[in-house]
Amino acid sequence: MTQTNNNMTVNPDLAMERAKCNFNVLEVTHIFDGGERNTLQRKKIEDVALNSGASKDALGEEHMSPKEKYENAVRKSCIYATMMKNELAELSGLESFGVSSPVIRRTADAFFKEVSPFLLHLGMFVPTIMGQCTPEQQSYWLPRALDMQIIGTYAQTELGHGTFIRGLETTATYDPETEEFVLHSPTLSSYKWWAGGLGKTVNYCIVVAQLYTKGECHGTHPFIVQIRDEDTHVPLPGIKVGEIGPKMGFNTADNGFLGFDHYRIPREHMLMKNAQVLKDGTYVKVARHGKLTYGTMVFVRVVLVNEVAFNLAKASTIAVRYSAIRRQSKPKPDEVEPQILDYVTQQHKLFIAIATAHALQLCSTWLWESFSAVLAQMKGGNTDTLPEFHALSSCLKAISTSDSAHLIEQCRHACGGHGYMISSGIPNLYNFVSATRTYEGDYTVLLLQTARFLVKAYEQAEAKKPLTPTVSYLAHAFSGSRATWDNSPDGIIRSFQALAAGKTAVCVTNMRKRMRAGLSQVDAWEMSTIQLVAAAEAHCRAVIADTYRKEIVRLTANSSPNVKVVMDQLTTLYLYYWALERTGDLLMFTSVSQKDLVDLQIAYEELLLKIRPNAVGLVDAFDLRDELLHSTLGSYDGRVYERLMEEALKSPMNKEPVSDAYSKYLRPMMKGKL
Ligand SMILES: CCCCC/C=C\C/C=C\C/C=C\CC/C=C/C(=O)SCCNC(=O)CCNC(=O)[C@H](O)C(C)(C)COP(=O)(O)OP(=O)(O)OC[C@H]1O[C@@H](n2cnc3c(N)ncnc32)[C@H](O)[C@@H]1OP(=O)(O)O
Ligand SMILES: Cc1cc2nc3c(=O)[nH]c(=O)nc-3n(C[C@H](O)[C@H](O)[C@H](O)COP(=O)(O)OP(=O)(O)OC[C@H]3O[C@@H](n4cnc5c(N)ncnc54)[C@H](O)[C@@H]3O)c2cc1C
Repeated sequence: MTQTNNNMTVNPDLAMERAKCNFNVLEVTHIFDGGERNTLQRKKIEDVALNSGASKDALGEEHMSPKEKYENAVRKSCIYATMMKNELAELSGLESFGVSSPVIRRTADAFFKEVSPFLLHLGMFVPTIMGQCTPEQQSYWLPRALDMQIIGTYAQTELGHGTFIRGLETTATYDPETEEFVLHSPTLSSYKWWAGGLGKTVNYCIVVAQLYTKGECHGTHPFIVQIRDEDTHVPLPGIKVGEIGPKMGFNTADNGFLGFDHYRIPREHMLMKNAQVLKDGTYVKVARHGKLTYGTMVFVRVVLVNEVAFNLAKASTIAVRYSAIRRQSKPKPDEVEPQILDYVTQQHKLFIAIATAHALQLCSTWLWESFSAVLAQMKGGNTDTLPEFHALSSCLKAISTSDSAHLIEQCRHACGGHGYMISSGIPNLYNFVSATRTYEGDYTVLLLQTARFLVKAYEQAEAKKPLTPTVSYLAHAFSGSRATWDNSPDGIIRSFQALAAGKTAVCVTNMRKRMRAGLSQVDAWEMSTIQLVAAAEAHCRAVIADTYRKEIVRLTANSSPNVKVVMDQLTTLYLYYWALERTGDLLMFTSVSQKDLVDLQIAYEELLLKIRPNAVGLVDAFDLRDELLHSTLGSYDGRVYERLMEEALKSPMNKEPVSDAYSKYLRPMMKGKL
């Protein structure tokens, strides 16, 4: 039975959940958005972009052929890009439309069940022009790129190398006679591979290549390269370009390959903010830090933390709303079947997903602010804070993407069989987010970057030298005693820091032992990498826990009492959950006892029950319009079974009463005539 609410027919279980929520949902929405003003602005943007219905497809994307899907995605990308240039530019209050605005990015998701072929244009091509060009280069390229007169991508990865950038093989050799660079792909493994939009959409790209001048190699540098005619879109002579084929997700992103046959570009097309090649071929290094050409990757790593928090919010909204309307089993024979949300194991699967979406959202804002501060310092020529920021953004990217992918899959498990339907929305979310764990720096590789920093910081702490803020806790690593366990939020955070410090100490000790036993530094490091990854993970969890807790305390200082309570419950749940996931480590590095852990488990289970009545309110507070969710299971009205049937009836397989396969194959086989 359904009931009507604000002109909408709402499933009665969902209506009941909303009636029993005891906090002001809008207040939490404001916290999640970063303030009431941001919520209002977001809603305005969503209204303009989505109310016209331009984001809708006549036929579901999932029923289209790959070619139709791609063309449809280009069609909608063009509609959305035009909206961004016109209506949305002013509303979003951005100087340059779209770039780095999470709201614009989120709203775009209503248009695409997978991704836009323009994602790399806005996500990496434009940011590279902004971050790697001289002012003169910027004034030429940026207006054309922002106005979408040219469309670009970021082609760094090759068939043979993605992680090891220094191992890239594409060459850019300077010819002073003509003042040009000659781009060349000397081997099959040097072909560019993966760049989004490269297959069919873009006419320009940033190419990362080994720079040679005066017979010397100066390492990888970025170049802006035209690959297709600006009018006909035909690939230019010397360019071999195409699409790489079907993938687990990203199937509307036309990821491509690209090879060069002695292809010439003007000298000015090298992006020269950090290094220059003069007309006579002299190489001049401008930047004070050798890794500034990796800047666009750092930017995207920062953006991704926000991106995956948003996608996890979507998955948890779908799974919690569905769990409120779904009834299953009869533990008490005289009572009706309970909502599956009443099962404690279901709460254990889902509430951590909500809490993690909050934790990552708040960390992403904090990370973005730290990034802005680092950029401001670098503008003044000071790169001192870059190593710490690289370590921080690397581990946050790794852990946020990995945790989100895992929890989105857990949300699918929580939805049983129906979660496996494409129309539930969860498979597309998983396929998108699981890729984020790999691209822009693989999980293990980035955690090992953070571990390098941790080991150095540990050695500084050992030598009683000053430490940077995110690793200041390492100063307590030398007290000689195990950290005292205490189950208050601050106590648990201190324990997480003790775990990170303890694991780093174990790594350093083992590496030193191995080196004393005759291993080289490189081999001793390699043998310790399982533990180094674990140390970096522990460090990141301590950072997330500390930031989440501090930010919630700060942001709820003036909130109503019930909002304070529910936000406190969620942060505590996050801390208990991770403490219980790491009991072995806690026993190794803190004074926690078996009894303490048994008590903590009970406290965790009681906390789940306290959060239970507010679960639907908490996901409603993410304020995700149905157009963004693309889900039969997660829509606001909870008409799950009706929507599942409506979607099934749209399947082209249901257009004819008898499939052609019957007369072609089934009948002959069944009649023994095959
Ligand atoms: C509408 C608006 C839209 C907005 C956008 C919205 C959303 C965005 C969402 C999605 C984006 C869209 C799609 C993205 C699709 C994917 C794109 C890509 O994947 S692009 C390719 C990305 N590739 C990588 O990330 C490669 C990973 N590899 C590396 O980063 C490096 O090779 C690696 C592993 C760091 C090693 O580099 P290497 O040069 O070999 O260095 P070393 O290991 O020797 O280290 C030397 C020292 O340098 C330090 N270092 C390394 N990197 C950095 C850095 N980035 N910054 C500062 N410092 C760095 C390193 O720590 C060493 O320091 P010490 O010697 O220890 O002091
Ligand atoms: C959907 C998608 C979109 C992409 N878009 C783009 C794009 O637009 N532009 C672009 O340039 N690239 C793009 N990429 C490529 C992406 O950046 C790389 O795939 C990624 O950086 C990983 O590199 P790899 O593929 O070389 O993996 P590999 O480095 O080969 O990794 C394979 C395995 O080896 C391990 N490994 C590698 N090195 C080490 C090490 N030093 N220590 C320990 N373990 C190691 C990794 O942990 C991993 O388990 C995209 C990739 C995907 C999946």
